[in-house]
Amino acid sequence: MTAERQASGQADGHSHAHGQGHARGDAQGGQGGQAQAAPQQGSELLPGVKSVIAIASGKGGVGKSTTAVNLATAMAAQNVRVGLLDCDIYGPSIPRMLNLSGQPELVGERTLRPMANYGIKCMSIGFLVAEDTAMIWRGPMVMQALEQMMRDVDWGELDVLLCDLPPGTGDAQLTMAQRVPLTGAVIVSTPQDIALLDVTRGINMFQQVNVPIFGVVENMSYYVCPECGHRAEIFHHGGARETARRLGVDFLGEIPLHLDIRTTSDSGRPIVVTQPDSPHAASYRRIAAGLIDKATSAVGGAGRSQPRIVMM
Ligand SMILES: Nc1ncnc2c1ncn2[C@@H]1O[C@H](COP(=O)(O)OP(=O)(O)OP(=O)(O)O)[C@@H](O)[C@H]1O
Repeated sequence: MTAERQASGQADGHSHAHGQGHARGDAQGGQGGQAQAAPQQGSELLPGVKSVIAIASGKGGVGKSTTAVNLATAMAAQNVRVGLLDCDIYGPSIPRMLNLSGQPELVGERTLRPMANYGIKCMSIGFLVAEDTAMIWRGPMVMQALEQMMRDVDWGELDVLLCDLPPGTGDAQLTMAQRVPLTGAVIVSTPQDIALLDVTRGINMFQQVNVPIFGVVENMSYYVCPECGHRAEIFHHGGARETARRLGVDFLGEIPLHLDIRTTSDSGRPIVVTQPDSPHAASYRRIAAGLIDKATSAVGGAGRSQPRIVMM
């Protein structure tokens, strides 16, 4: 099925949409209980970026970074100007997943040019420290690094900046949710009960700082044998959909547990790019299109240039 939607609108290109419309909560997201300063306006930190979407998870290892990378490539393939900010200061994995290495170029005195591959602009602390370096920064340094990766990077004009947050719902994540000028958040979960409990925590965290929940993605939803195509629901398929329904948030889609998703992701060749005709790539594209819709309406689509979405 191919449904094509081209939103009308003029080519303004300078709309600073995020940061408008959400009065952030007063959550004390401080490291070690320190009070945090009020979040900066998005337009100051990311002046050319129309919308900022957090990709988050209540617990580690559920495939959040894999999902972020494949959604970003799906958006880029649909002519959306997209960036990916790796906010996982302690365990940055995005450079490897995007097959990026080396150091970003300095432009001017203190501005870094983002690295880019597959049509995605990317910044990660992983470009600035060796991959096997243990990051032992304390909270305030992490927040400073994060702000620099927004403010001191030449992101240019972007329709969407995806932010891969560190897993979990602790102080650091809460502070990030408050400091990054988010338009909305996506929670990635696997379907088993223990992960779903963390979905609730993740949703609560964003609600505390008044960030709209765009919805939940169920990753590793079911297993498909690459040899025979047999499907097995090893993690209790459908749990995330049910949890989303119970919590009154949207369910964005499901991605199976599949060997090709792991091998392509871990080798820096995202499946959306290398196997665009696979059903998995189609699932990522569908979720990406839904997110673009949500981001566009969250920032007030009227009168803005809007990305061209092709649903496959
Ligand atoms: N749908 C999937 N099918 C198969 N493997 C997957 C899938 N999603 C993720 N993986 C694999 O699972 C592992 C963990 O994925 P990933 O690093 O994206 O998780 P994460 O939630 O970002 O982890 P962290 O908590 O460390 O940030 C990786 O090896 C990745 O390739």
